[in-house]
This record gives sequence, structure tokens and C-alpha cells, in this order.
Amino acid sequence: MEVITPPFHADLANSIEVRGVYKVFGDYMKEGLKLAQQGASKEDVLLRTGSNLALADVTMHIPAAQIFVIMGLSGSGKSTLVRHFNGLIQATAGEILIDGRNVVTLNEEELRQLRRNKVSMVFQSFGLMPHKSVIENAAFAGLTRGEQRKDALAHAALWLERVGLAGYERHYPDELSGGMKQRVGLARALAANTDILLMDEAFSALDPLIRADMQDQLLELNQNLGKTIVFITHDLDEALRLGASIAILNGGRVAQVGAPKDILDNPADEYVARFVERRAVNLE
Ligand SMILES: Nc1ncnc2c1ncn2[C@@H]1O[C@H](COP(=O)(O)OP(=O)(O)OP(=O)(O)O)[C@@H](O)[C@H]1O
Repeated sequence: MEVITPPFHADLANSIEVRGVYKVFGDYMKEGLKLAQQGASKEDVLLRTGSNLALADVTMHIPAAQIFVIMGLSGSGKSTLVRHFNGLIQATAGEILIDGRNVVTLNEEELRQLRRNKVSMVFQSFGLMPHKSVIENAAFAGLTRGEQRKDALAHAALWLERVGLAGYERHYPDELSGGMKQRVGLARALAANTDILLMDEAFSALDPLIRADMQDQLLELNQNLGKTIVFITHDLDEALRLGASIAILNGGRVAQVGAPKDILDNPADEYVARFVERRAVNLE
């Protein structure tokens, strides 16, 4: 079957454009969507339809080659939003443009290609294949892209070394600690060498020293290779250290998007102010 590739727009390369995205989970999606479009809150929609409004009218521009941080309370919609970017979740309404192509309209094969070649993801729950060794996990993208096995494994070994896992190549995921599994997931995403990296609480299981080291590596990767990185975290210090921009979600809606200093100095509302109050001092 012929795969039709929608047009590529060079001026939008590696940016993510989110336009009016809504996501309603549950049996009464249409009713929930209508209420949300009229401005109803997550709680209202739940009370009146029993449906779960995860995202409402989310619009944001994620520039190429930037680290863009997403924060918000548990359940505010962070993971749901990011999973729209590689088509793991289908929007109820709205558009997501990557390289100017609307991800919402891609078919399964096009989505597979997108995940293989353009957008890789590091999951909070690691997402490793238990029956494959550490190095086979790390080399997954290269192997499925059809690279020579020797080359894909050599490349994966380099990334495993960079995340501090040299010597563990032949081990299996269930022989590793949580932090080590998280680093395998990270090595796998980095070895995939895609232009866009989605990271959902990707450092949460790491101890503080390794976490700081991984943050440094991510900044370096972003600076040297110009990767676009979308990074979900609960940790304000991590957000301020990594993010060129920070978006804060509240009940599925965007509370504020801005540079860290703007958010610290001028929080848009009480909710944002609560996030940043303990750091309400000027950033250098
Ligand atoms: N598959 C699903 N079915 C029904 N509701 C869902 C599903 N996935 C997420 N939700 C709901 O969508 C909302 C947003 O969830 P999401 O996981 O995106 O939040 P989050 O901000 O990432 O939270 P956390 O910080 O706890 O990971 C929540 O109310 C959640 O219950």
C-alpha cells in the first residue's frame, strides 16, 4: 500500500504547534466537549456528563531546539498533552502540527514512522521490553529502522555508557533498579537520535547526583545538537534549570506559558503563584 506523506514545511521544522486541543475521556465525549467549549471546568464536565475533561482549549507554540517544560498538579493533563504529540492519544478536537503536519490526521503507519524517525519518548514507567536485554532495548529504534545490527548495537552501547550503564548491556530490565531502568529508557530515546524528544517525568526515579548529571547531559544535548525537548516535571528547581519556557496546566487548561523569569515575577493567577512562591526571588 502506498503511504502518502503530507507536505513538509521547512520553516516549521522541529517545532510543535498546539491549536485548540481538547481531550475528553468517557462515554459522553461530544457533550463533554460542548460544555468545555462553552468554558465549563473539569469538575463541571464530570458532574454533568460523567466524562473526564483532560485537556481544554490548549494552544501553545513549542519552538524548535528549545527545552520546553510542562508543569501542573497531578491530573492537570501533562501526560495526556504530551502523548498527543506522538499520536499515542487522539485529540477530541484541535490540531497538533509537527513540521507543519497535523499529527491528528496521520494514519497508523504514518504515526509509526513519526515515532521511529521524528519523535521519541522517555516514559515515567520506563516502557522497557522485559524479554530483551538492556542493549537490545537501547538499540530498539535503530534495529526497527533497519540499521545494520552491529551499528545499531554499537551506537546504543555509546549511549548506555553516557548514562552510566557500561557493563550492563547483557542484563535484563528486571535485574536493574528503578533509576537504572529509567536510564535505559533515556539511552533508548537518545540512541533513536530523533529531532524531538518527549520526556515524561524522565528523571523522577534517579538519585540526586545522577539526576543533576542527566540534567547537564540534556542541556548539552540541546545546546550541541539543537534537539527540541518537551520535559514534564513536578520539580520546580529542575524546571527552572532546564526550561527556556515553562507551561503550567490547571485542570486541563493552560494557566500560563512563559520564560522562567516571567513566571516567577508575574504569575498569571493564584494557582501559578502557588507553584512558584518558594522561588519568588529574581533569577539571574
Ligand atoms: N485513559 C484514560 N481514561 C480516562 N481518563 C484518563 C485517561 N488518561 C488520563 N485520564 C484523565 O485525564 C486527566 C489528566 O491525566 P494526566 O495523566 O494527563 O495528568 P498528569 O498531569 O500527567 O498527572 P500526573 O502528574 O499524576 O502524571 C486526569 O483526570 C486523568 O484521570
